[in-house]
Amino acid sequence: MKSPVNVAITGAAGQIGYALAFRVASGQMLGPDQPVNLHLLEITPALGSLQGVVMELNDCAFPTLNKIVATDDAKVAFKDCNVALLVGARPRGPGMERKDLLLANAQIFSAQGKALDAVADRNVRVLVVGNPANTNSLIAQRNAPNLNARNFTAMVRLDHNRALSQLSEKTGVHFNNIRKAIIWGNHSATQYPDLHHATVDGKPALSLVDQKWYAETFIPVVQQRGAAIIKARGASSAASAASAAIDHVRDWVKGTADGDWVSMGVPSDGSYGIPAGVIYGFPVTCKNGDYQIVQGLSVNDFSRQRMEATHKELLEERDGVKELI
Ligand SMILES: NC(=O)c1ccc[n+]([C@@H]2O[C@H](COP(=O)([O-])OP(=O)(O)OC[C@H]3O[C@@H](n4cnc5c(N)ncnc54)[C@H](O)[C@@H]3O)[C@@H](O)[C@H]2O)c1
Ligand SMILES: O=C(O)C[C@H](O)C(=O)O
Repeated sequence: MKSPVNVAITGAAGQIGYALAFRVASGQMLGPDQPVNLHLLEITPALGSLQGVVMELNDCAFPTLNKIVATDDAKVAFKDCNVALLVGARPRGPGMERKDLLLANAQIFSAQGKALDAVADRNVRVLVVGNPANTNSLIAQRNAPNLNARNFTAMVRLDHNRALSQLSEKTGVHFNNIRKAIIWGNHSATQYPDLHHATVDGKPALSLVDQKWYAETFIPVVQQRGAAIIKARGASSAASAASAAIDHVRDWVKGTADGDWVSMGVPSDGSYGIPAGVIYGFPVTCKNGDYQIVQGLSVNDFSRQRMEATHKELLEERDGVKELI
């Protein structure tokens, strides 16, 4: 039997947390042969509700769930954690942009970066889901100077999956046969969903759809999907966000499929002219528990303009939280 992996989930009694905890506990993230200890963090007033989540988790009798720690103390939740899923933060409501959450949520990520730095496993893999995810990830990273900076990532996988879903609907081809979509940049309305390298049943995606649909329907629909869900549900996406978080960490730890890549928000190494350090959505492949940014892709003027626009927004967000990083 493998020894358990410690997985911390913040905001565990919230919408996403409630979907995520059960999927992690049941082995859908790290595999059916990998026991997990769940470390669940909530704010003090939500501890009662968190206790209900713990009761339900126990009642599932998952073979892969070894132990649960439920706490309102970040240093207890992050103690020796190997994977940290930073979900706990305020979601936006109708009419807000994700960056409107910046000041409301930034303090959470500076405090949690410090707590991770103090007590987490030195190779902890961090996924920030709480919005604005890229900038919150940067804040956590900058507050954790003793951890591996590469391991601070942000979630653009939901956008990636949304791109697959839109292209599948348009072409009538199942997502399983669509490869190499890319989400560049910020998890926001400036993200750039790029189909120039994508294939559908082995054919170039852009040879199957017209440019007008790509530029005027596909791109804005993917960029605005979060707002469309808030409008339809009256609450921000939760099960699909939890599912994307599972996909992100599973692929990072267990590897991406041959001949494909996924999109992850990761610290730039200067690839594609994006200055080093910015946490930016890139196409990546994963192997042996590590990720690599896919190199050598051609970038035309259409793409370059959009990649720069989303980078510019990230710089503006960073300027807004200067004192925390
Ligand atoms: N990156 C993405 O693709 C993506 C997708 C969907 C939602 N989100 C974001 O995820 C975040 C959570 O969304 P939700 O719908 O689960 O919200 P929610 O309000 O249902 O749950 C958030 C939970 O976090 C808890 N919380 C607040 N501050 C905390 C702290 N300091 N420590 C621990 N827990 C804390 C709250 O008590 C609450 O239970 C939001 O910021 C939302 O915008 C991101
Ligand atoms: O859009 C939001 O505010 C929630 C989330 O980031 C999403 O993309 O669904």
